[in-house]
This record gives sequence, structure tokens and C-alpha cells, in this order.
Amino acid sequence: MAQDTDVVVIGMGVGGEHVAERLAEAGLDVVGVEAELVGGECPYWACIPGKMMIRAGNLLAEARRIPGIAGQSEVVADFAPVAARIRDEATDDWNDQVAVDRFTGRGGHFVRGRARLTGPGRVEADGQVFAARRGVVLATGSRPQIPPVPGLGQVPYWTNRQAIAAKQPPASLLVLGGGAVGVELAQAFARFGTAVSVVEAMEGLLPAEEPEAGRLLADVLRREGIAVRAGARAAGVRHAGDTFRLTLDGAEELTGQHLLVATGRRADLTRLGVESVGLDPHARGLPVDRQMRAADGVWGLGDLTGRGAFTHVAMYQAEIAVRDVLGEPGPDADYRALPRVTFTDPEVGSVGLTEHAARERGLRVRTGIAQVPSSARGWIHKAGNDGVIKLVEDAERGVLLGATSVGPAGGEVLYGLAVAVHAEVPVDRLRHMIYDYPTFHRAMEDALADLVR
Ligand SMILES: Cc1cc2nc3c(=O)[nH]c(=O)nc-3n(C[C@H](O)[C@H](O)[C@H](O)COP(=O)(O)OP(=O)(O)OC[C@H]3O[C@@H](n4cnc5c(N)ncnc54)[C@H](O)[C@@H]3O)c2cc1C
Ligand SMILES: NC(=O)c1ccc[n+]([C@@H]2O[C@H](COP(=O)([O-])OP(=O)(O)OC[C@H]3O[C@@H](n4cnc5c(N)ncnc54)[C@H](O)[C@@H]3O)[C@@H](O)[C@H]2O)c1
Repeated sequence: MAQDTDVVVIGMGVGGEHVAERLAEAGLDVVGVEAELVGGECPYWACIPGKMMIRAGNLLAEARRIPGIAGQSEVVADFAPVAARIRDEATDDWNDQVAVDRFTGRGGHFVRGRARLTGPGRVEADGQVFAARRGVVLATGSRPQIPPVPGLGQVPYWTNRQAIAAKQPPASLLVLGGGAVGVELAQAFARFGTAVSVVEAMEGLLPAEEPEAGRLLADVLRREGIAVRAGARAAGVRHAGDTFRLTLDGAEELTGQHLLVATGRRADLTRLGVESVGLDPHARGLPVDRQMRAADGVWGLGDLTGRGAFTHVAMYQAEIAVRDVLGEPGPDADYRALPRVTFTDPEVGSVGLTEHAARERGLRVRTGIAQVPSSARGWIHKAGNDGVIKLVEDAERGVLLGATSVGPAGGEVLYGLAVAVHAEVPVDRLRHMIYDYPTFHRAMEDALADLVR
């Protein structure tokens, strides 16, 4: 016998939790189903604990920059407080009771289990069957994508989960993949003394971003002692004793105590029963329209939709889905000004289109670049001042299509650029605005001037 409800939310990660709480608050009868921990990847194995590691690593790096600027420093790194913060403050020892209580406190009905659709409005979870009057929200996130490297399936590699839960930094670490996960964790561990090698298949780090950002970051990481192998293919991996051996095309062999596989994430629709509502279970992501509808009475959001695997995307889409489920009007999803920040030091912030992506769309673009160390603030900052600002202008319309801001506060500087892209502020107006002196964001003025040079 099916239990009637208004809405079933499958997957209570950042996106699903937000939808479930908001709909319960609005007075709907909501069933929230979560297979693991309410809150999902971000608070337990990703953004929050990851940024705690990064914050700690950045403190060490800043202290090491004291000589030549403010005296002498001797830095003794200790990972124990980081591991303790992650256990106690971020994850509550990987216990989600607080989050479950928050949802049930708002009137939600919580089910721990793996759910699947069995037909329109029908969901099976933990031996129970639910019939949802308004519909079902799918928010099941993504999982690490493991590449077909010979031997990889037979070795005890880490994903972000084991890396985040580490109690000690490994003596040495091989990182496969120089994307956001790879570079953030590589730098954080290296600052605690881990000997790190990063292997990236594409020509540069963060290959989805501007090449200038990847090149700059590779220089910084190499200076910090990290071995960066870009344009390198892993040909095989072995593990014996406590050593991983990663062979690259060309026969170079890298060794490490642990191997972190950070080669991307992908959604898995195959176990969700989406075929029962007429959707393709083998699609790479769940196709949704601009109000997050995947089918009649089915909404989808977050990593599952393949529109950018970021917490802020999941939250943004969650708000749209909430409005649509409640029948409230609101603007369509708009990803033109999607911001991304990789929290390395320097931070790599970007918004909108890269130059390459804009040209691929056949747009006539103009670019402008400014080097952060040549700006007043960058020069004052001295050690740790690496950075670049790059603007991509639609030369026909005179508005920014995208921008990149690498620097000590690259993610914060990005905000102004994101507003400019989002609101399509004419470049001519940006050029005649007053930029605070001497801020990092003032380098934008030089990048704007470079657009016409
Ligand atoms: C190391 C790392 C660092 C990151 N750092 C950042 C960052 O700094 N900023 C940022 O914006 N993003 C960051 N991200 C990305 C961010 O974590 C994700 O984009 C975000 O968690 C996606 O939210 P979601 O709700 O779509 O999915 P998830 O958080 O993955 O939640 C999905 C939930 O669904 C559950 N589930 C799956 N299938 C079922 C089922 N059949 N039944 C019931 N439950 C199910 C899962 O157990 C999971 O809890 C990072 C990712 C990683 C890996
Ligand atoms: N600060 C943040 O917002 C943040 C931080 C971490 C992760 N994330 C999100 O999580 C997602 C997943 O992160 P990710 O770093 O795993 O994925 P990613 O797609 O960002 O990067 C994966 C990298 O691995 C490389 N790669 C793939 N196969 C390879 C192989 N066989 N050998 C060597 N390199 C290979 C790719 O070229 C790519 O550069 C990101 O796309 C991002 O959306 C966000």
C-alpha cells in the first residue's frame, strides 16, 4: 500500500536538502530520502572540510612568507588540528543527526535508504512505497569518475573521501587529475610536507579555464615543490607494500604512498528508475528545462543535471525548483554568469565564457589582460602576489562574456566581474568607473585598458 504525500525528494545533498526543507516549511507534506548523509558531499567530503584544509595550508604558506617582509619565521606544521576540525566542526564525525532533525523539525518525513522511481509520482525506498501528489525531485548528485587506467581497478586508490578523512598527511601523494579537486588537495597536502605529484592528461592544469590561469598555477605549484606533469597519460598503476607506482606514457614512473584519483565526476541515472517516467537512464546527466523540470511531475537539480558541479549551482537550481513546485512565478535558470572559484593559493576565479569557449561559439571577441604583480597592490603584497586578470569582451556588443581573476583574493575580486557579466554592463561604463586604490580588483582597470590596445 503506497503512502500518499505531496513531494518526494530523492537525495538530500545540498540541493535536495534545501528543496525538502523549503517545501516542508511552506506546508507541504514532504518525504526526503537519503542513502548516506543529509547534506551530501559538500559538508562531509568536499567543500567545507576541503576548505578547512586549505585555510590551514594557507596559514602555513603565509607564515613562510615572513622572511624579507616582516622578520623571521620558523613554521612547524601539524595536521592534527586540521583533522580534528574536520571531524568535530565540519562533519560531526560524519554524523548528520543535526541535519535530519532540522528537516523533521520543519515537518518533513525522513527515510534513510536508496530510492528509485517506479512510475509517475511513485517512489520506492527502504521497502516503502510513496505516491507523490505533486511530484518527485531528483537530486542524487554525482560520483567520482574513475578512468580506465590499466591496474587502477585493482589498487586501493583514494577519492576525495579518503583524502578528506585522512588523519595525517601522507608522506607522498600521487594525484591523477589536475582539475579543481586535484590542485586544491595537492597544494593543501604539500603545505603540510607531503611530496606531491600531479598528473594531468590535458596540456595544462584546470584545462576548462583560461590557459593563462593553468600556466600560472603550475608555476606556483612547482615553486612550492609539487611535481606537475601536464599533457601526461597514465599508462598503468601498481601497488605493492605501501607504494603506488604510476607509469606514464613515455615510461616515466612516479611513486607515492597514496594515489588520489581526481579525474572528474559524473551523474549515475542507471539506478534511479528514470525509465519508468520516460527518461533515458544512460544519459550523462538529467536534462532539465529552465524551471528544473525533467518530465511531468519530475524536477531535477544539482550535479545530476550536468550544469556545473558546484554547490552554488545546486542551491540556485533548488530555489527555482521550489518556486516551480509551489506554482510561484520566477525567472528561468540562466547560466551565462556562472562563477567558479578554485581555492588554491592564488585563488582561480572565473565567470562566464573563456576566450576559447567564446570563439568556439563563433563570437568576435577581444581580450584584455593585467598582471597582478604589476598592479600597485600586487607589488605591495610582494610574496604570494601571483595573479592575472583576463577579460573576454564581445567586440560587437561591447559587454563582457567572461572573466578570470587569479590572485591572492581572486575569488573575491571575481564578484565585480561576475556582476558585470551577469548584468551585461557595457565595457565603456566599466572603463569610466572609480576603482578603489590600492585594491587587488583595481587591476581590472588595466585589463580594461588592455582590451583596446
Ligand atoms: C573535493 C571537492 C571539493 C568541492 N569543493 C567545492 C567548493 O568549494 N564549492 C562548490 O561550489 N562546490 C564544490 N564541490 C562540488 C560540490 O560538492 C557539489 O557540486 C555538491 O555537493 C552537489 O550537490 P548535490 O546536491 O547535487 O549532490 P550531493 O552533494 O552529491 O548529494 C547527493 C545526495 O544524494 C544521495 N543519493 C544518491 N542516490 C540516491 C538514491 N538513489 N536515494 C537516496 N539518496 C541518494 C547521496 O548519498 C548524496 O548525499 C566540491 C566537490 C568535491 C568532490
Ligand atoms: N572550488 C570548487 O568549487 C570545487 C573544488 C573541487 C571540486 N569542484 C567540483 O567538483 C568537480 C569534480 O572535480 P574534479 O577535479 O574531479 O574534476 P574536473 O573535471 O574539474 O577535473 C578532472 C581533471 O582530470 C583530468 N583527467 C581526466 N582523466 C584523466 C586521466 N586518465 N589522467 C590524467 N588526468 C585526467 C581532466 O583532464 C581534468 O583536468 C569539478 O568539476 C567542480 O565542479 C569544485
